[in-house]
Amino acid sequence: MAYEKEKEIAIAAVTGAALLCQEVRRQMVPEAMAKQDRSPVTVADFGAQAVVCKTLRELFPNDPIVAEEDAAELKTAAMAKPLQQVSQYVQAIIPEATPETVTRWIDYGNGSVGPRYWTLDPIDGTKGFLRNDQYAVALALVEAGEIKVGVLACPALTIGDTTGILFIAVRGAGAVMQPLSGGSAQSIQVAASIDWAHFRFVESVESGHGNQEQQSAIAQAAGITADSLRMDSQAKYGAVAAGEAVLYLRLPSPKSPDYREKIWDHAAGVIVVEEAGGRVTDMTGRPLDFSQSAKLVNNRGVVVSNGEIHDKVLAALQ
Ligand SMILES: Nc1ncnc2c1ncn2[C@@H]1O[C@H](COP(=O)(O)O)[C@@H](O)[C@H]1OP(=O)(O)O
Ligand SMILES: [Mg+2]
Ligand SMILES: [Mg+2]
Ligand SMILES: [Mg+2]
Repeated sequence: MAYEKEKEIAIAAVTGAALLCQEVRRQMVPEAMAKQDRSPVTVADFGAQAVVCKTLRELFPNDPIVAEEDAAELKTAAMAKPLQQVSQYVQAIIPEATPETVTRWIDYGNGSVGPRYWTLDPIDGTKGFLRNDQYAVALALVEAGEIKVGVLACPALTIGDTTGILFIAVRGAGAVMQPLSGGSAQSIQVAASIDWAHFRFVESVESGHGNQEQQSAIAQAAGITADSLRMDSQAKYGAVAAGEAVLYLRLPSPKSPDYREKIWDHAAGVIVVEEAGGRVTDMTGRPLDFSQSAKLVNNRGVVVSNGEIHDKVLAALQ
């Protein structure tokens, strides 16, 4: 099958990173360090990025990686203690890790969007991670602007009897989920609109990451009467792909109308939903454009659906 090696390496890398995140949550109350944009980052974000970037670089030395974090601040004297912690957590996954190698591995993620690149969010939903809610490790491979492979770990997500889900998709080959702790893969499909129990929508917990008022108005216009499920991170894409909800709305927040979505916040989730039979566009109906830069400069808002209700949602947005 095409992209077999990429898929296997991505699964190994993301699983290692997710284990690291779970260990951090088990062993300490992760503290938020503030980045320059005032958004939070933790030792787990840095550690997860080191694990994934090190694994990818070894197997695909020529592929750029466009990842959320970078190690510049972590290298400063004031950060010696958190760096030591990052290094210890990475060591549990990759024994040769030291503070020096770990910062180098993190900075492998400073690559640029090009004809073929990986994009990584080592922890998507850091605020959810800190609140003990949902978060995800999200990795995707993009070629010529088209997402080819996506692997999305959701360690806190429960579907059926399983908590800790790994979503995997390869372009043209469908999407599966499997227990993060190991076990067999199961093919996934979005829910049909007649599936009333799942005819509901998902949105962010953080009100500043969307427009909750408009989101509920649009969902209602599409015939959804149930309350939204609020969850952090790309776990929302997983919920739509696995048929737990039929719609995910992320409309520009009135508080940050000029915010542009980042590629790592969407790429893995998009291919998982598309390969599960769903549809993803921006709020004007355009496909998300992953060919430009780390930001989705050509898109505003994101609409993720089971496909069936997509045009109705777009019409309500016009
Ligand atoms: N104004 C905003 N609008 C939409 N998304 C945002 C905004 N500010 C931050 N984000 C991003 O939302 C993501 C989390 O989404 P969710 O609320 O669905 O879990 C984070 O990756 C975060 O990026 P960042 O990590 O740069 O803060
Ligand atoms: Mg994110
Ligand atoms: Mg992140
Ligand atoms: Mg962040």
